[in-house]
Amino acid sequence: MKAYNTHWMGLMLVVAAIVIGPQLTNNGFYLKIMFMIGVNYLAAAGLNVLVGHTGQKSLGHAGLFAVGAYTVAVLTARHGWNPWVAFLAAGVVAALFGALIALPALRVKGPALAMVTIGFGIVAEKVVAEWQDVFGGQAGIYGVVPPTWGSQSLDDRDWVWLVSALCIVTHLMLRSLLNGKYGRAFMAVNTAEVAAESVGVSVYRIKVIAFVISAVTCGFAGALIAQQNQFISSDFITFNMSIFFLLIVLFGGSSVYGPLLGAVVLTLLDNFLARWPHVQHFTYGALLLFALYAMPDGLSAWLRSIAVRIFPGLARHPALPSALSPWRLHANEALEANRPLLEAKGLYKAYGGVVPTNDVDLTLRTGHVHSLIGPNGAGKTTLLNILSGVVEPDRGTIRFNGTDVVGMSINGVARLGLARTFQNLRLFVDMTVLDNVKVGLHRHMEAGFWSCLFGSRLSARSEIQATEEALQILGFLGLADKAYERAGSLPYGVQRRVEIARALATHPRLLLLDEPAAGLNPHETRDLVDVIARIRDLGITVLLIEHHMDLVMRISDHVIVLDYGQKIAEGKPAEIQSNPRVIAAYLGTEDETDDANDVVTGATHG
Ligand SMILES: Nc1ncnc2c1ncn2[C@@H]1O[C@H](COP(=O)(O)OP(=O)(O)OP(=O)(O)O)[C@@H](O)[C@H]1O
Repeated sequence: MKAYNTHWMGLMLVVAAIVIGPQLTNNGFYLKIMFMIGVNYLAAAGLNVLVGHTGQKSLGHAGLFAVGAYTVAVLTARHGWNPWVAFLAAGVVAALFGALIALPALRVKGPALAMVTIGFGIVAEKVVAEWQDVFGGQAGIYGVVPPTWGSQSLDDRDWVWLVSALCIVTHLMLRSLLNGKYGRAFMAVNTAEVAAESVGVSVYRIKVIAFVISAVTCGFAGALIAQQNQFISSDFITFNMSIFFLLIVLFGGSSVYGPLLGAVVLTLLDNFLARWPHVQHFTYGALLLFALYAMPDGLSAWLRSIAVRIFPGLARHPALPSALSPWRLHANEALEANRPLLEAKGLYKAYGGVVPTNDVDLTLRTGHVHSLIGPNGAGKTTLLNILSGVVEPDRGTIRFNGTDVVGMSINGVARLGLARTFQNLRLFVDMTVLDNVKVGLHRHMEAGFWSCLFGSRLSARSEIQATEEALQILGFLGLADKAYERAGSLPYGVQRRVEIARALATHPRLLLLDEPAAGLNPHETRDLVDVIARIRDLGITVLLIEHHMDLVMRISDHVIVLDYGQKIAEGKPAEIQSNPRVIAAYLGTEDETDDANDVVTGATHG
C-alpha cells in the first residue's frame, strides 16, 4: 500500500467520522468532548513541531493559549472587532509572542529551556490574574463574541464542525511542511545543531519558525475556547494545561498523526475519569506513566510497528532509479585554478593557558588538496573549527573567496561555499541517508516556507529535484544502495562517507575533512584516496586533517604542519617528509630520526 494512498484513506475516514459523529447525538456533553478533542489537537499539533520534531521542550504553552484567548476577548468584548477578524488576530499576536520566547531557545537548551518556558507560562498566568483592569482577573472577561455563520449563531454541533475543519487544514499544512525540507531541517536541528548549521541551515531561523508554529496553533486553540464559552478568566490558564499539551505530544508520538491520537485518547480519558474525582488525577498519572513506559516513542509509533507487521508493504521504500546520471557540480561558476581561495593571517585562539592556534597564517589554493598534519593536540581541529566559523578566533583575519568571514555564523560561512565533516561524526542519525544528503541541499531548494506549508507545485517539484540530485551524489560516492537506510544504523566507514556526501550536497568550493580515514579499514582508506581525488577533479578545493601519513603523502599537493598551535612547516609532501623540524615534532626529539621518518612517511601508520 502506498503511503500516499493510506494517508488519503485515513483522512477520508476521519472526515466521515467528523461529519457523521456529531449527527449521532444531541447530548451537549458529548459534543463538548468532541469540540475539546479538536481544540487539544490544534494546540498539540503545533507543539509537536516544536517538541517532537525540533526537540525544544516547552512547559509554558498555556501562556500562548492565554495570548490567543485574551486577544479575541479584548478585541471583541472591549473593542467591538468582528469575531472572525479577531480570531485571525489571535493567531498573529500569538505568533509574535512565539517569536519572543524563541529568543531564549537560542541561548539555552534542554532542561534550562524548559525552565525558561515555565517562566513564560507563570508570567502569563500572573499577568491575566493580577492585571484586573485589562484582563479581569478571576472574574474574567464576559461577552466574548463568537463567530457567526451569516446571521446564524453556531450551535454545539457547528462548533465541532468548525474546530474539525481547522484541524484538517492544520493537519494538511503541517504534513506538507514536515514531509519536505523544513521537516528535515527541524529534525536536523533536533539531532545535531552544529552539523545543521555547517550545511547552511540557519538554526536560529528554524527554531523561531518552530516556536511560531506552536504559538499560532496554541493561540487559535485559546481563541476557540474563549469564543465558544463567550468568556475567559485566569482560572483557565494553569500550569497543568501546559503539561497536558506536552503530554498529548509525548503520548501521541512525533508522527504527524501523533497529536490526533494523543488528543483523542487523553481527552476521552480525562473526561471518563472525571466520574471518580477523588482518584481522577492519580489514575490519570499512573496510566500515563505506564503508557509512556510501554510505548516510549508514543502511541503512533507503536501502532505503526503493529501495522508494519500486518502490512509489510508499509515499510517499503520507493524503488531506486535503475540508472543514475552522473553527478555534476553545476551550481558554482568555475574559479581560476591555483589562486588563493582562502587566506588566513595571524589566527590566534587561547583557552586559558592552552593556545591551540598561535599566530597561524594559511593560504589554500583553488583546485589543490591541502593537508593539515601534526601530533595529537597540535591544534588541527581547532584551526578547522576557526576556518568553518564554529570557533571565533581571539584575533586574526580569514578571507574566503573575497569575503571576510571572521565573526560570521557557521551557516553564513557554509553559504559562501565552505563545507566540512567532523572528527566525531555528526550525522542526523535517525534520518535516512537520502534525507541526510537532502539537508545538505536545503538552501539550494527553490521552494520557500509558504510554498512548503501550502504544498505548492513548486515545493513538490523541488522535492523531486532534490531527491534526484541527492541520489546522484550518493551514486558518486558509491552509496546509492544505502539511500533509504537509517544513517545511524550503518557501519562507521559508511557513515563517514555519508558525511562527505552531505557536505558535497552544499555545493562547496572548499571542503574541510576532519580525519576522514579515522576508523576506516585499509581497503576503505585506499578507496578514500580515490574519493578525494575525484572531489578535487570536480573543482573543489580540499583541506584534510589526517594522521594516516601514507594517505596524506599520496593525495596532497601541499602539506601544512602544526605543533603546539604553531605552523612549523609547509610545502610539498616530499619536502615535509624530510623536514627535520617536522620529524622532531612527531617524536619529540631530533635524534630518533629513523623512527620519526617512519611516522611521517606513513610506514608505521594505516
Ligand atoms: N574548547 C576547548 N577548551 C579548552 N581546551 C581546548 C578546547 N578545544 C581544544 N582545546 C585544547 O586545544 C588543544 C588542541 O586541540 P585540537 O583538538 O585542536 O588538537 P588536534 O591537533 O586536532 O588533536 P587530535 O589530533 O588529537 O585530534 C588541546 O590541548 C585541547 O585540549
